[in-house]
Amino acid sequence: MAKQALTPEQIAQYHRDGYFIAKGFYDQEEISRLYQIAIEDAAVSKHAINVNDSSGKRSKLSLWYKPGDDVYGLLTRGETLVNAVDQLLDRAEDDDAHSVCHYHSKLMQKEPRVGGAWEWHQDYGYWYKNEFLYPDQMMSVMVAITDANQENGCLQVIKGSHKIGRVEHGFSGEQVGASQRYVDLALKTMEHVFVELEAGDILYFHSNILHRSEANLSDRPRWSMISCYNRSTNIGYNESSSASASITPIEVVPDDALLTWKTAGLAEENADFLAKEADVSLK
Ligand SMILES: O=C(O)CCC(=O)C(=O)O
Ligand SMILES: [Fe+2]
Repeated sequence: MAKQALTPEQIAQYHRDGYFIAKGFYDQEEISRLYQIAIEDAAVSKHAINVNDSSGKRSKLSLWYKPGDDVYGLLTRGETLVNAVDQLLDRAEDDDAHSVCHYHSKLMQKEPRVGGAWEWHQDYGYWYKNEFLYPDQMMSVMVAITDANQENGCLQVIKGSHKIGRVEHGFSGEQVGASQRYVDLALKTMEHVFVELEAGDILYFHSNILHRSEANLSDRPRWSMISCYNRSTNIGYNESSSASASITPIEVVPDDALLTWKTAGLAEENADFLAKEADVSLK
């Protein structure tokens, strides 16, 4: 079935709440193709980085900058998705071009009983350190590869918290988290929402929304992919590895490329992975 473009209500919801869910954006066939390739992807497992939470549980994530003709790249570059992002991101006054770029994507692997928690943070809390100046020109899209619910550590958000603007971030164990004081203040008036997703659903979220997740205490994996987008007008002055990718407009592919093009996992030489020794918490 053809993918649905955004409705005016969804756009309004994004600006009001800082996020919204598009149910069933990918069908069963698309998600199984993605999952199958992901679990067998040697480059993904080779470049997986362990991220410990404060209780010693660990999640694995693989992060890369260049979206290619691999299965993830075909998804990230899909026409309906990129058009949706284009409608959501703020646009500079003199930007009249196709300016949606891919900053990076990550495959989050929260294994049963092992996968750890993430502290409250804003993604822009990190990206600010990379010296991107415009948070409204940055956002993320989370694709549920497996169901994500309270049992297996789904994402949680503070609804509307993107309107606070950037909050100070500091180290909290091995992770970088938002100031607890501001999280507590936000929670006085804003709703704490558990974003439960079924495989194939996607979550669009603003770079300044406060979010976290719990450990996966269940016996089911929680796998998701998060693609982060930027505009070519928003330069990360302190961003070296992705300097070109994050300001190079995406080469869009038709939606059906995900199923009809010959594809595979990530190509070691093209993807430009975040190195294990680099500080993942700053990404
Ligand atoms: O997958 C999660 O639970 C959260 C990950 C996240 O927010 C991030 O990597 O920035
Ligand atoms: Fe995040």
